[in-house]
Amino acid sequence: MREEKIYRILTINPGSTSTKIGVFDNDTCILEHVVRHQRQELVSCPGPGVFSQKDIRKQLVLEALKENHIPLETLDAASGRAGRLPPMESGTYEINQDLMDSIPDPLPSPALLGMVIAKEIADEYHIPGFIVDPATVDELWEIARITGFPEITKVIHVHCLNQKAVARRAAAELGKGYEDCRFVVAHLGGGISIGAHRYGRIVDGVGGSSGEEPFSPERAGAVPGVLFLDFCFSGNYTRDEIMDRFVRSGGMFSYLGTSDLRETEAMIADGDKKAELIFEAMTYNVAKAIGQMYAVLDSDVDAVILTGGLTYSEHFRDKVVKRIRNMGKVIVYPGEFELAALAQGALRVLRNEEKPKVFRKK
Ligand SMILES: Nc1ncnc2c1ncn2[C@@H]1O[C@H](COP(=O)(O)OP(=O)(O)O)[C@@H](O)[C@H]1O
Ligand SMILES: CCCC(=O)OP(=O)(O)O
Repeated sequence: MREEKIYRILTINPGSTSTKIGVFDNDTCILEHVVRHQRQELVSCPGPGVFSQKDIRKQLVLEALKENHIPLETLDAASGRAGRLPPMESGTYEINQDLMDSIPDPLPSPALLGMVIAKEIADEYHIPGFIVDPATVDELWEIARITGFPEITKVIHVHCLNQKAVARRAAAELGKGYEDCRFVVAHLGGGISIGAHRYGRIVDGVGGSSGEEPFSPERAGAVPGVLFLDFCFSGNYTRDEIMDRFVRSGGMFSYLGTSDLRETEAMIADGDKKAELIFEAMTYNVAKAIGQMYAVLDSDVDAVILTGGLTYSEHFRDKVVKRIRNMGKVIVYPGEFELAALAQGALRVLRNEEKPKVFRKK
């Protein structure tokens, strides 16, 4: 019998409040390491944008490998999360120069640093670097692109990697294929996104600091447009300052001074009424956005799936579930499955089960 080749894959997932690092031998996770950042540590990196957080986060990746006695020379590939790129198809992409040249400047949110760190390590150790299902996987149907402002066409920006990973998992648990299911998926983390998954495609969605989504632990999300116009033109704020509210200093943080839901829960336990209101408002807005995507799917879904770090909180998920309970089955997967999904996407390519997609800049 021929022995199965073991591929060792490094996975890197920079989130808004955390850096998550994984190492997989084929499907088996041999290291999972989560760093929850002190907000001050990240905010002190020079802006505008978050590109300057790259070195801190890369150092954490290298230290995690060293502390766990995993030599970089043993890696067969590096797979990093990708955020705000141009629209593209779902799949695994080998990181090429066209992808690197598409990094926005300033870089608004940290997800893309996964790609950058993976590329640097891949180049140094002469191994392939991959991204899988970036946040801008575009499967929107035409009707979703129309905004009412002909000059502004909607683009998608959701936690596609985790949303598709949990949707596939839920489909398997329901004994069906992802391509046969209709799901609303709510990724509820430091950033929030809600997607309408229709037979294997995310046909509509709000999220990921696009300014359409419910406010999150540190992102402003949807604000009334006309009132916002006055805010923008007040002369009191620069564009970068306003953008910052959408990506790292808005939402729950701007009301309570913390983006850590556990701290908010502690404030509520101490009788803080403002914290209670903001917590309630966050769950209310999440439920409202789930309702939008439920309507997108003709009020006919196999399940509503809740996932992300916020769903570790029983109090948080109970409040959301209470409002959506008549929509049918609700499945909760606390945390996220991004590291495993990054590894599996790379593994399919390394095993020649799938050809890597090639991104070309237009
Ligand atoms: N056990 C927990 N209970 C309550 N909230 C939690 C728990 N673990 C994480 N969180 C909250 O989840 C949010 C981060 O979610 P996560 O999905 O890790 O986001 P990101 O990847 O953007 O950093 C933070 O507000 C954090 O406080
Ligand atoms: C929507 C995906 C990009 C993003 O904003 O991710 P985080 O919320 O993890 O920062």
